[in-house]
Amino acid sequence: MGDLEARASARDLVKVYGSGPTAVRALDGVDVDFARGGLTAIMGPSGSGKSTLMHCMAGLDSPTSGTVVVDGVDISRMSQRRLTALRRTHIGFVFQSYNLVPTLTAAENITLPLDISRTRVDRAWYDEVTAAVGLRDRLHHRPSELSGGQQQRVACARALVSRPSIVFADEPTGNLDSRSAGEVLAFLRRSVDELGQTVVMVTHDPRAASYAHRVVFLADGRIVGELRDPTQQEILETLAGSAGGAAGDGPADVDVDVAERTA
Ligand SMILES: Nc1ncnc2c1ncn2[C@@H]1O[C@H](COP(=O)(O)OP(=O)(O)OP(=O)(O)O)[C@@H](O)[C@H]1O
Repeated sequence: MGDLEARASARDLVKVYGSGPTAVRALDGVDVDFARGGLTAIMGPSGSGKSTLMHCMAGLDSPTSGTVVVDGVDISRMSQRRLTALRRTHIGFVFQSYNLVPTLTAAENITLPLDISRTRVDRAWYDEVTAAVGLRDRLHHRPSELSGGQQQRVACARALVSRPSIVFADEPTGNLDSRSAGEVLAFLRRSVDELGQTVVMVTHDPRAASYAHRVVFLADGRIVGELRDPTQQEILETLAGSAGGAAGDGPADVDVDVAERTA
């Protein structure tokens, strides 16, 4: 897959936090392409650099060296002002904690980014997104009147309403029970398969990652593996392999680890 197909790419991406003896090399030379029309999951142990990679690729954090290209534009050395404008129009975000405005209805939350940037709402697209996310009968409810899963689906619709080039989701199902998580993940997958969007999500949960077309594994700030159209079992086995190393930890150890993190 060449660069032309990629919505977002990183080349030799390095991010160092701090300096001197306490410096942390959170990203240590990452090369990755996120293809148009794909749902990609990023997995790896705690501290492996998943959030840092996502933040650098979304223009929320600046790399120490290397380049990030989003939709054909090199954002690695862009000014804050241009970055803010680019994020508004080209990048969607979904956070673990929904981040909805409590005093606004679901509908108002969904169109808020467009209202702030005084961009006209494309009604046909809005209808398509809200139908696909299964929220049509909840659009006039406030967040407190919605379940966690419904609130996260509102947040997903908000991320998609501007038809961004790419959506980044940081542990989008981290706060949800498995049924609600399934609904959010099914929607993210549908937004790719049926609405042609491009989504990258960080997750600790092999079940969540199994919804992806592709899973990229990070360890110590480097990409150490990837799977295409993986089953949950294949993901568990790969995590066990990269976590075990010479010590040879088995899948059972990873299971416990995952259960602790997702509890
Ligand atoms: N703002 C920061 N200042 C200093 N060090 C940081 C900062 N952000 C992250 N780090 C360090 O960079 C490394 C990678 O962190 P990052 O949050 O990207 O990992 P992660 O894989 O997302 O972890 P988790 O799964 O626990 O969220 C860690 O060692 C972390 O302590």
